[in-house]
Amino acid sequence: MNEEGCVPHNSDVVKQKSIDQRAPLSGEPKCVICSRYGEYICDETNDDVCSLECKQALLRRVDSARVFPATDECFYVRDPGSSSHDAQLLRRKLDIHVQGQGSAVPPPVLTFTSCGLPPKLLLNLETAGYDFPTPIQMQAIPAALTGKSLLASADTGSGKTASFLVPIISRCTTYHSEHPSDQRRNPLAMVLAPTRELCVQVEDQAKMLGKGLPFKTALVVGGDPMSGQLYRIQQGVELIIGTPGRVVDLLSKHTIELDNIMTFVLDEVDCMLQRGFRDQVMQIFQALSQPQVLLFSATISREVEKVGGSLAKEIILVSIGNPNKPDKAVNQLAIWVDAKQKKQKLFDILRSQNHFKPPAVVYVSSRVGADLLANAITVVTGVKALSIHGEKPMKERRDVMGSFLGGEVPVLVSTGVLGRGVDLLVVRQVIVFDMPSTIKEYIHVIGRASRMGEKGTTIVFVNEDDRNLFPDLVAALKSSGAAIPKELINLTSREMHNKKRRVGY
Ligand SMILES: Nc1ncnc2c1ncn2[C@@H]1O[C@H](COP(=O)(O)OP(=O)(O)OP(=O)(O)O)[C@@H](O)[C@H]1O
Repeated sequence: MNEEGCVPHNSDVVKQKSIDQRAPLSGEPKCVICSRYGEYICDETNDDVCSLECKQALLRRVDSARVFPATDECFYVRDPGSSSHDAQLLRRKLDIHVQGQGSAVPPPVLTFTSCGLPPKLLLNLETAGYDFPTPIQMQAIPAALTGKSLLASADTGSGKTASFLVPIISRCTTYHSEHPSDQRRNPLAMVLAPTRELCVQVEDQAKMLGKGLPFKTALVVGGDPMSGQLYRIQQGVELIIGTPGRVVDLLSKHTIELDNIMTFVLDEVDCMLQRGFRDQVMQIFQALSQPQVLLFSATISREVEKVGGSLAKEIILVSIGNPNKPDKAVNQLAIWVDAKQKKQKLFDILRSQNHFKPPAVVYVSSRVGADLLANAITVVTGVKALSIHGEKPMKERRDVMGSFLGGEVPVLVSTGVLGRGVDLLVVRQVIVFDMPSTIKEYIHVIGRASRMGEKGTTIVFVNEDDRNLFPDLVAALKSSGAAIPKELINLTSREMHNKKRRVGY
């Protein structure tokens, strides 16, 4: 095998371009991309290719099919229906893994129409441009429609939100058609998420998908007056979307009928079960009457599996690809920058036509730091920058997001408030100015640079202050094929060596 991963069938030098390759003779293998002589095997797929050019084309095709099945694929891959063998094949092809409840997990679906969804919901999906389900949607939607509880993980930006909203909207519609005389319209589902921005986004998507159906939503987040939120719930809503703190506050001050809640969702579940949120989440959960539990994140640990499992009697685990790894579509460039040089380095990047790819989000670790850095960027480089963090009032946070997403401001400096879940479709570049405290947060943060498998770029500043993360960071960079700064390699191996000595190897 050569460095590029092609295995020559003979000792010839690997052809670079398809055009350099000859036509196949009768009976000879053909390149699966261009049909010239398929001289080499692409070891990642076992398919014949003629050149490095076609190998790259094949890998791109395989990659995009992982995120989103190509239209033509659906003509020859049958919907598995009830055949468990076909379901296994499709799962293997799309890297879908399921665990728990054995054969009781329904097979994945290739189209939204195979899910038995209300026609209006199908129309809304079509209007939203959701022509085919993504792999997580293929498996999670049919599984959640059965009423079973799920713990699901898939890459950042791979469509997890619709994976829980579609079953919720469908089940709420069914509930209303089965209980036509129930006029009370008590909430039937609740979604909790860690930040206001994420709740706003989930609500927007819920409204879009539930349009024209008996499906209303209430947003229960801090920063907006509680009276309006309460009034809306009292008027009758199907879905409450909120941050745990404000929901607890609301429930402790007012009586809200929660007995009808059938589905309880924790988006970004690993964050929601961490200290800080966990007690509030549990308090809310205990006020419900054993609902279906849907838990979603791009990063899930054993601990989360354990705690999540304790919320439901039986839980199905669904994962796509390798959980807890950075999204492959995100190109990571790690640069070693001493703490004192970070600002200057950032200014250099923002001034460089080659390196600055606006709109860009710069992630920092402190609120004051976010304000100061945004100001410094504007003054020193002339590039307009704004900041966003948890201490700003909701109205200002909305305005800042509006200016950034509307293209008026090319740089947004953010703390973790935009680190998870938020779908920043316009963003082309993420700059990690301060490393987050865990590698999981890092995976979420860099995930903002890519949605639905679109290529995105991240620049990551690393230095000795991030020592705790070195081994995990090296693994994350390696798994994505990114270059590792030599300082990071040297210090990581020294660190590992010292650790071994400390434990007496
Ligand atoms: N089936 C689909 N077809 C086309 N676009 C889709 C589909 N499902 C979701 N999307 C779009 O893909 C983008 C990413 O989806 P979403 O925000 O749900 O990702 P996510 O997996 O929740 O990401 P994160 O882990 O970062 O929260 C959104 O813009 C969404 O509208």
